Amino acid sequence: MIPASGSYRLANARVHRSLTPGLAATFDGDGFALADISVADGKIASIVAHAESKAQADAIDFAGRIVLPCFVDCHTHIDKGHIWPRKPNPDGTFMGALNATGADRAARWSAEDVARRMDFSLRSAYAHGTKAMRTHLDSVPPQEEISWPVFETMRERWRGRIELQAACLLGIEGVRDKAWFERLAKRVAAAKGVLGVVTYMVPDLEELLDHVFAQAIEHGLDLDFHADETDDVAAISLKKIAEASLWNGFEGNILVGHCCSLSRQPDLEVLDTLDKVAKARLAVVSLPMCNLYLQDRRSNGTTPRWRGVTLLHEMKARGIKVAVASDNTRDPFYAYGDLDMLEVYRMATRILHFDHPVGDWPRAVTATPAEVMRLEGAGTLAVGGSADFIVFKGRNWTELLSRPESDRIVVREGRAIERRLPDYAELDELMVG
Ligand SMILES: Nc1ccnc(=O)[nH]1
Repeated sequence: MIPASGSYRLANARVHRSLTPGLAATFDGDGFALADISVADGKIASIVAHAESKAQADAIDFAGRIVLPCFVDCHTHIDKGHIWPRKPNPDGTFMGALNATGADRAARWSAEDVARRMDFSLRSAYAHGTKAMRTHLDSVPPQEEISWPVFETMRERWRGRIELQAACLLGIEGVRDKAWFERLAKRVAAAKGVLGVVTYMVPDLEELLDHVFAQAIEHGLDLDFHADETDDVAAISLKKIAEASLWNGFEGNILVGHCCSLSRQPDLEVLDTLDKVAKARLAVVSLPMCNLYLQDRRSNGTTPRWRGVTLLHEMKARGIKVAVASDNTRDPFYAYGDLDMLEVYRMATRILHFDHPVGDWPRAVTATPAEVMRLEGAGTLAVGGSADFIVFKGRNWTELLSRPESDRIVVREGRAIERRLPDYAELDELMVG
């Protein structure tokens, strides 16, 4: 369907208002309009409202199929991915995940093991249509010395296919060892990475956050937190991060993941936190699939009654940047997943009600995470931008979000890529013993 030349005209593509800045068209109530797109030398040369009369005989007719820009996945853990067969979560709880992962990491995460699983994950994500990804890297000693060089190699190997970023991951208590944390921040800076920690309520949280911000400022790093991944209403580290950002005058980008406890807290507390999050210009990413799996799980055979996600609608209404992302894949934190951002969006639509109206929610898997990751122009379809897009069978939201769209066409720099998912059997030898 897509010519190999990289230069052609497409007619009748269904594009979304939230992802086509500058397109003058009459959009319908779902935010869609039909457009004609010309691609030249791998770039979008023009994108205009579809006009029957002007449709050229040589144009490829998309017949109203939806075309979205390639996805941006801003919160993953591809250093952990796919260890499930050798290290399952015994009871599906957060503590079960932490303990199982810790044991597997200590025993098995050699550079080769991490590299092969990362490559598997990247091939899956690429085949599904992702063009940029941020992964966290477990960075408790001695893993940081193993995983960061692997990341640097992978980033080079994947350049041009997936723009890969990494953030270090450690519990906030790890920051108490100031000398070690400063060395880590230096290592992260050397790799052009992002400084990340997991926050929860420890007595010295404010002091530790100040040290995290000081290191980020000293090394010119953006920040990426895991915060309050719990149903405990007393978990208010999201608010503490916003306060720390304001009083430290931080000017970089901050992305905060999870924030589960917020949706369990009383309204007044929530309002105060959201005001501070907006003022501090934090961006928030929800991980709907992993949160659904881990949160509200009780080991005594009861039924979960809570979805686990945070207050994305209330945040977006305040102008806070919000995204959804994949999080874990086939590891003790989440038994499933394949880094398919269409699946994430489909699940988010159900779990978080990204509908009635759809509004600009499609930005949550494209343009917004691209902004947070400083990837200019990614996640939109615009003149002059790279022709990186996905052609679906679906012609409206109900068609798009009802089937897996396994037969989607992924176009990169104007050319359809070969969409081959790696075979699980490739990892079998890493799973024995
Ligand atoms: N949800 C998660 C929290 C911490 N680490 C992970 O890998 N995943």
